[in-house]
Amino acid sequence: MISLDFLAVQPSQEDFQVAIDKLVDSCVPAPHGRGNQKVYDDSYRLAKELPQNDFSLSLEILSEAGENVLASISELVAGPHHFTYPLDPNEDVLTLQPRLYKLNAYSKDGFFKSHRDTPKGNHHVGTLLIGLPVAYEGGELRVSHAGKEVVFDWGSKCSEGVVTQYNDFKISIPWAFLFSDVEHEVLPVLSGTRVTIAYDIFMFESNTGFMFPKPNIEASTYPISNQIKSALQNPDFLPQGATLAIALSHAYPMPKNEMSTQGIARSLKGSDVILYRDLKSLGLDVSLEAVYKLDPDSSGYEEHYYTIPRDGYEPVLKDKSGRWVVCAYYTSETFKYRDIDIRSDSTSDYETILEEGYYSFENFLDESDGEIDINFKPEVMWIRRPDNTFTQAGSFLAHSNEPAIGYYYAAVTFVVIVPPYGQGTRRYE
Ligand SMILES: O=C(O)CCC(=O)C(=O)O
Ligand SMILES: [Fe+2]
Repeated sequence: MISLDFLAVQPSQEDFQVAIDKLVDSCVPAPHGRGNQKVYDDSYRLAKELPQNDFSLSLEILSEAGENVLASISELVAGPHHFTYPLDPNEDVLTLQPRLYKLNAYSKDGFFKSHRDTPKGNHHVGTLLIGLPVAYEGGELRVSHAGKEVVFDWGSKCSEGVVTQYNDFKISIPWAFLFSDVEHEVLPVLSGTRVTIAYDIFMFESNTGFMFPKPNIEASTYPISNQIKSALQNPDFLPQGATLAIALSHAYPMPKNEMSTQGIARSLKGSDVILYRDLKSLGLDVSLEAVYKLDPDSSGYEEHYYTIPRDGYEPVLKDKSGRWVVCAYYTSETFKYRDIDIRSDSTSDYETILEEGYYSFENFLDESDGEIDINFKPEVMWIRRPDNTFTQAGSFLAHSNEPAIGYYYAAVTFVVIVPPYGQGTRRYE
């Protein structure tokens, strides 16, 4: 058992380096997950690690970081239940719990190629990485999600004086929190040693752990909700009302044989929380539904549902591209479903999905001489499709940080009922 107590006694920079070297000597080669296998492949990950049982570290490093790391994370992950303030004393309180996971050490040339961390259950929200305040070159943490990329260069930040500050007791410990579906990689270390401590962050309904403060993210900074708000006020927008589907922007881990989205409502991440709160505040009826990708290559009806638990659930909406089904949580003995076609709605930028029996859209157009029958009512309008979250679901199985353990990512969509203009929340007088 290695102790990291040297972190708390403000050693000189030389002593600090000696302690780090000793630490790295105690580490073992680090594996990663490929499918459900644990593999050692130094073309994918060249690093060493200490499993959490082999070292000791108090939680204090989290507050040593100069700011309350958990408080910052909680602002990102706070679920919709937090939005009633003051909290209902009868309601369970949501809390964050960090669990020490492991220590990662990368010597010169060490790296970890792009991957996502394996979800560890419904309550797992992500990984907290804390860097030891030691200078090194290279070894940047590159994080990408939804087409955006952030690079954390902790090694040079430390070279610029964090370590010196450390000796003046002004320690600043770099950290990053990654939602569990976020892709990340560690670029090769050019010199020195990069050491990180990883915590798994869980969210529970309980009164222990770290309680959420009120999130301070401004709803109006989130563009999609502004668009919906002005659209609702426009009498030309869906005058007869419609059902909108807006895919969440993050993927969420779900147990393989369960499809309840209830847990997800309580663990919405970042911008998804804002959108949920906003849709609710517009007085709209919002539910969360799981979306599954169909395998376009499988022939045979049932085989399409390769990710869908077969028993007790029925997909109720499917789009014509054959790529997605939206599943509602309800059971039925008979397995009945509707094919739904897509066309581009020329009067708006949104794609409209039309119900159209068992015809493909092409067949339908042929038979109707290219005219769209106005009796076909829009069934679901996709405001945002779940492409991005599915891409993530796909590669998660191939490369992750641990073998898969019975959880996978599914895309989830908000299903929003928009009433006809002049009714319900769209009555303005
Ligand atoms: O050391 C790091 O910064 C990243 C480690 C990591 O991604 C992992 O252990 O899954
Ligand atoms: Fe990772």
